[in-house]
Parts: sequence; C-alpha cells; structure tokens
Amino acid sequence: MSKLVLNDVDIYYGDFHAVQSVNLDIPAQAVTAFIGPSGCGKSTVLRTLNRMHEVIPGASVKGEILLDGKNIYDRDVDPVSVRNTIGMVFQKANPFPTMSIEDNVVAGLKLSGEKNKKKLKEVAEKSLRGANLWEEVKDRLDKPGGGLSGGQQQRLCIARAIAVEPEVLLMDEPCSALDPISTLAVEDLIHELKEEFTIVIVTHNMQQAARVSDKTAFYSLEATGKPGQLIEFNDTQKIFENPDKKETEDYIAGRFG
Ligand SMILES: Nc1ncnc2c1ncn2[C@@H]1O[C@H](COP(=O)(O)OP(=O)(O)OP(=O)(O)O)[C@@H](O)[C@H]1O
Repeated sequence: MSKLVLNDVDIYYGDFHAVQSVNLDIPAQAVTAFIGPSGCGKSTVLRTLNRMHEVIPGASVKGEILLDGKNIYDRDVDPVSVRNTIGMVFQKANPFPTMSIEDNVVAGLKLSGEKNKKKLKEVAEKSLRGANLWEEVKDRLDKPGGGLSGGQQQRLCIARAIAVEPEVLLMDEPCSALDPISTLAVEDLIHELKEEFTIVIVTHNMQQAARVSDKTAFYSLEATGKPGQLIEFNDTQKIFENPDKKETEDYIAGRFG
C-alpha cells in the first residue's frame, strides 16, 4: 500500500525550476532510497514531503502529495501537523548540545504541552530503546546530549524524531558524517524502524542504498541549471541489477555523476 503518492510534482526556488514532474508511489513500512548525482533534487523532493521546502523564502511546489490519500498541500492542512506526522533526520546530528539526553528526546513532546514527568520518562526510554541507544546512555540520561559520540548523537536525533510518534521518517544523508561502525549501527536501526515507520532516505552512498532500501528512486538532470527529474523507480534489487534505463545503469556502474 502507498503511504505517500506524488502526482505531477514540480518544485521551484523562486523562478528556478529545481525538479520537474515527479510521479512516485512511496510504499508504507518500507525503506525508499533517493539516489542520483549532486544537484538533481533529491533533498528538495524530500523536503516537499513534509512541507519543509516552503519555509525557504520564495520556494513553491505544484502538484499533489497525498499522505494516506489526503493532499498535504490542501488549504485546510496545517503544516505543523504534517511535520509531526512526517518527521525528519538531517545529515548532521543536531541535538541541543547543553540539554540533557533525556530532555533532547522529549523536546518535541514538551513543546506540544506534555508535562507529566512519568509519561515523559516512559517516552524517553521507549524512544531510546527504539533508536538502539538505551543501553549506552541509560546511566547518564541527565548528561548533555552534546557529550555523545557522533554516531550516538545521530541515534539520539532519531530517538527525538520517533518520540513524537510520526508515521513517516525522512532521512537526509543521515550517515554521511559518521564513521563506518556508527553507519552500520544506524543502518541496522533503519532496518528495524521500517517495521513501524515508512522511511525515505537520501543517500550518496550506493552500497548503503542497496543495503537498506526496498525501493530506489534514481533522479538525474540533463545539465546544470536544468530541472532534476525522476528517471527510474523500482525495487532496489532491480535498479541495481537490471535497470530499465541506460542512464540508471551508467550511474550505478559509476560511469556518470
Ligand atoms: N535554498 C535553495 N535556494 C535556491 N536553490 C536551491 C536551494 N537548495 C537547493 N537549491 C538548488 O536546487 C537544485 C537541487 O538541489 P538539491 O540540494 O535538492 O539536490 P541534491 O540532489 O540533494 O544534491 P546533493 O546530492 O548535492 O545534496 C540545485 O540546483 C540546488 O542548487
């Protein structure tokens, strides 16, 4: 079943047409990877999926993006509620550095008015367990988030993202700042999280796309200044072993980009 459906999505930064006519069905409880050369619009498409694109001055989106069949760009939809349902994890782990580990995890819940200390503690533990970080931090929950290693900070950010119980998690190169061991820890986590969430991940690392994703969308662009396009979308295995388009094959084989 599709969780997110993009119908004829065009994306702009002011007059610049960054991405052209994307049609894509993102399946529920699976990992979908976005790959393609630099500047083809992977992050731009990702940010339209939870209405983060429009916070950039002059930025706009045309077309429809349906979440469970409802267009998230309809006038009656509150962008804040979209961002609660569709959480995001960024390239660089961005915990609040001086805030305690526990408070980092429940920051979003507190912001939405939750004050019950028992409930906050429960959610913190559940989310840290969910992010495979609990065992490493359970004895120092009151210590600053900034004191964790890079890989731990990224898992802390994932714990923070899942604490508000989203349905979809968007990840923009979540491992690009991590060492190989932390990367594997986050990849294992992504694998577990898809039981519960729909995940969309932008990655430059093709091995990573092949390892973690069920579906892969390959984007490209004809030339700098031209809009990015979705070239091919299919099962990850098919994209990597026997793509339909020559452009995809060239990119996967490292002949382009
Ligand atoms: N805030 C912005 N304002 C104007 N143009 C932007 C902005 N962000 C991105 N762009 C442009 O939109 C196009 C797509 O960028 P985007 O970052 O989505 O590509 P990408 O495929 O994610 O690239 P990379 O792999 O290098 O991160 C590029 O031409 C980029 O310069």
